[in-house]
Amino acid sequence: MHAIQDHYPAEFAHCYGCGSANPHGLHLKSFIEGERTHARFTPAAMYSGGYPGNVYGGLLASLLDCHGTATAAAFAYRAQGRALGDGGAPIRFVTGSLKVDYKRPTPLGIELLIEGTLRSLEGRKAVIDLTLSADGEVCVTGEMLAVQFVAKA
Ligand SMILES: CCCCCCCCCCCC(=O)SCCNC(=O)CCNC(=O)[C@H](O)C(C)(C)COP(=O)(O)OP(=O)(O)OC[C@H]1O[C@@H](n2cnc3c(N)ncnc32)[C@H](O)[C@@H]1OP(=O)(O)O
Repeated sequence: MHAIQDHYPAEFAHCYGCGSANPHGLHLKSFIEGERTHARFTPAAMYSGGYPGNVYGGLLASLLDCHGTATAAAFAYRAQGRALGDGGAPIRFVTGSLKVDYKRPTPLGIELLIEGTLRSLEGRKAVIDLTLSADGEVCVTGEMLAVQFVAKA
């Protein structure tokens, strides 16, 4: 199964968080299933936060960042009745704003589940609700305004 990011054009595949062409990146892969999107990521020990055994908050924000824009793109394709990677003009979103709430420490060394749902899609703006869970417990929530990218002439 192809991830949403697998359909990004090659020239935009350099994102640190999810670009397949960035050898130093996180290579996050997001999938759409029904009314939600999901991605999984297991942070290595190098992503330690300020106290032992927990994940660095900046990494967690990065995971929400990339998963949120992928979620926005996937739902925008759906709203237009299009399939991801259909060969037409790509629909891509960038982050306009991202609010992150850290609800509890996120443990290192286990697989994290990042999920997204579409709250609204109006014009170029998509509002995405995000959660990041470890072992079934929500550790982080996020709210993103993603803005559809339009190439300037
Ligand atoms: C091909 C790429 C592939 C991209 C491939 C995807 C790679 C994965 C991306 C990973 C996620 C990232 O890290 S993305 C990187 C981090 N983000 C960025 O660098 C984005 C930097 N900002 C920008 O480029 C710009 O500000 C934009 C594109 C967000 C918006 O600029 P614009 O295109 O001139 O549009 P603008 O008229 O200003 O805004 C459109 C509408 O959104 C609203 N809006 C804009 N920003 C905000 C905001 N922060 N908070 C509230 N509302 C906002 C405006 O009020 C307006 O509403 P209304 O008047 O219409 O109601």
